[in-house]
Amino acid sequence: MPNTNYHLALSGIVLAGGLSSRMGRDKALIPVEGVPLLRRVCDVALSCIGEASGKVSGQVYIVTPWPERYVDILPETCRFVREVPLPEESTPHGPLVGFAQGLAHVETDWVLLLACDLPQLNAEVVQGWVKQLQQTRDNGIDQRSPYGIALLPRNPKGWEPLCGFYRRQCLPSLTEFINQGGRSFQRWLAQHPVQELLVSDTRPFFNCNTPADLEQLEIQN
Ligand SMILES: Nc1nc2c(ncn2[C@@H]2O[C@H](COP(=O)(O)OP(=O)(O)OP(=O)(O)O)[C@@H](O)[C@H]2O)c(=O)[nH]1
Ligand SMILES: [Mg+2]
Repeated sequence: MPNTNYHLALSGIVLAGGLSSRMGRDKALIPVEGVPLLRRVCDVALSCIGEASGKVSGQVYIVTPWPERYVDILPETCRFVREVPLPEESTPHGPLVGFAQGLAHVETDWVLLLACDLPQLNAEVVQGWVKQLQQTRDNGIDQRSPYGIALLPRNPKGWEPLCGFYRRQCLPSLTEFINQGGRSFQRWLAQHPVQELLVSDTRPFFNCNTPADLEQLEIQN
């Protein structure tokens, strides 16, 4: 019988180090229904991870070169990872490097990676994904494919890299890819087996990149 009762060790990483150049102002701070986007995403992560979630233990990390911008809008339970430039480069260096710098702090086997610009993400949906991760592991699929590096939703163009689960074990491969100059999630993921996270609704992946996206959101709400 699969054991569905044992503890899941899961951390969260929220990326908030982009330039928001298409939006023209820091997306992380834009209020949606009165709450800054970054805070909304962190609250979703915290609802699945740590004390509030019961059986799932771990930390939620915010990866950004500028923690001081966000310290006042986030709960104290979140931990900041201050991103540093790679040698001979400056920040922002893109989400793949931000993820690698965050992952270096993670102590759990699995991590939930989220972008900060996901206004439609909600706790119920992500808690369902965490259950799927738990079932994958409890059914032994986890052990049978020990080199599967991630459990991610698919979209018509590839994987949804900023909205799913990764194994901490993927850090050496990620570091090597980055050291060779790689900066694309899709290219890195294409080199490894990835399991599909099954989703019934694609709305949670709607990411708010432009003022027009924001307007569309306001019309919907
Ligand atoms: N920590 C970190 N996060 C990043 C970096 N680049 C992008 N991100 C985050 O990755 C997510 C998706 O990025 P985009 O939607 O392209 O956001 P962006 O780079 O701020 O926006 P544009 O400048 O318009 O491309 C967002 O949560 C960004 O904050 C980076 O260099 N470091
Ligand atoms: Mg985006």
